[in-house]
Amino acid sequence: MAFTSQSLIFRAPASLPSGRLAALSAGRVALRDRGAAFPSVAAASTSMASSDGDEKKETKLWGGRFEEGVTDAVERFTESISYDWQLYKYDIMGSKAHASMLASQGLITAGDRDIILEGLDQIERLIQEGKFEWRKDREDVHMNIEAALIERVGEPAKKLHTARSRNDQIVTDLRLWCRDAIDKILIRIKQLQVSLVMLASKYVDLIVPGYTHLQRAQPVLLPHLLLSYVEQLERDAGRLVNCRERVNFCPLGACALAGTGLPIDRFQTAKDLKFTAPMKNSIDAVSDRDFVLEFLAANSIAAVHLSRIGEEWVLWASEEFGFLTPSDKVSTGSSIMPQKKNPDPMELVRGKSARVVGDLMTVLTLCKGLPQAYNRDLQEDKEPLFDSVKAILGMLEVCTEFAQNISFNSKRIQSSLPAGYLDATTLADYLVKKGVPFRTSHEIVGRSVALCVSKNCQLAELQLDDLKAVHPVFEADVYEYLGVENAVNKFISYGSTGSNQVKKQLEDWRIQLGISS
Ligand SMILES: N/C(=N\CCC[C@H](N)C(=O)O)N[C@@H](CC(=O)O)C(=O)O
Repeated sequence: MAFTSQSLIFRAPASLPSGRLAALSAGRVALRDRGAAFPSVAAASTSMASSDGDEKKETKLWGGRFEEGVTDAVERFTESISYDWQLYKYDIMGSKAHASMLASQGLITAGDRDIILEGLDQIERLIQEGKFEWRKDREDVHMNIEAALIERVGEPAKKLHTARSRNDQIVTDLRLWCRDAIDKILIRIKQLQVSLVMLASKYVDLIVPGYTHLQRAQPVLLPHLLLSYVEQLERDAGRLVNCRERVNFCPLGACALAGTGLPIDRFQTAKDLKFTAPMKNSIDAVSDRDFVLEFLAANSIAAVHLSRIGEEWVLWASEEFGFLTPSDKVSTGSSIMPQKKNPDPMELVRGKSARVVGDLMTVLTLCKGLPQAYNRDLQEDKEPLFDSVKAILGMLEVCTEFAQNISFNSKRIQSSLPAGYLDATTLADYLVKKGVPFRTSHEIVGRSVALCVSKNCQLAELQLDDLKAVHPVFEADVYEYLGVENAVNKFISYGSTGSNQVKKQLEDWRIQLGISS
């Protein structure tokens, strides 16, 4: 965010034909900053030129009872425009729905409504073109837009805040913002799922060591491992979909906290803004940020999942594992060690998960001591929310690109498979099939492994006589269970790493995600 100390963009017109559409085309916009990337925010001490040329502080929209203006420090400390300008689209959307409802209810005229709607459209265009100057002395996105509207169209704009407070306005903006943010995240989750399924499809038969405690445990098919990420992402998406359902209720019309004595139609605004329904309790509507918490919690769980993928892939890309190679497109180098190729994107996925979890902690802590109803503390919900969404979108995007730009080193993986007695549990199952109780078979296989350790060989390399010396139950068919290929082929349970199971699940995911064969 670039902050500039600039004089006013909107100058008070000498004679504003208030309430006239003609005022809309007056073009009273002086351009000082055309920076496209970041909107400029005028300094808190911005003053307004009066018609006779004297400089005096602009009266706040809430300034009627005040004799003095706030100090510069208070102005700087309390403003939120430096970040909540990002809500402008939703603020304008809400204002348009509100103005239309006020007109349908006869609280403003159709003419006033049209002037307000046209003025809001113009302001939105100015913002999109980077020509709108955000002013810190106007505190937040709501006051900036309302004050600018009053300057542009005069009296009709002064009616817009009828039966509305910033308390219901901010939370309406926020719910609309969250709804869109969730939709964007859902798209990115699906893109990552598709990339993982495509990656899995390239390695249908590749066996990799499965780990528990980061020690070699049992052999698994690589697609089985990759599909485990896909499943986790599906639940992440499900949590967001559920959260979206609860986000999608409309607080507008709750006003400050108590509703209004004016005959508004909250069902109309809710419908107009594509909410499921208006929120039932006006105090609840402006007080709670549980929808933000739920969203941040869902993001945090997704971020932890992504972090774990990041950790696994960073490990696997190491010389010690050597199981995967990221392409140059997703790797970075060292300023001092010429040989280095670092998997930085995935390290940063792991790293950024910390801020996503931190964002949740911030808002949880923010909310825990608040009495009903609105408290200004709640202004502090926005930065963590924006931060969390930005981080998770970036993490998903980079994981997707990583998945599209890595290759698994089949030869290296295969040559490593004999280590770690990955087939030991399959051998125990063999004995169970021979009628040996599992605890006993565990003991027998344990002794067989000990024999291998003493002979420095694999289970499959033991002679039948050696095995029979451990326990006479072993027969020649034992070799159908030994070795990682045999071991993997023996898995048959639903959801297991058995080839048939994995192939079926891979196919199911391809269909579910719309990936053509
Ligand atoms: N100051 C205030 N709400 C500001 C809400 C917007 C704020 N920038 C935020 O992000 O929470 N509440 C007033 C009502 C109002 O300004 O509409 C009150 O309850 O006294």
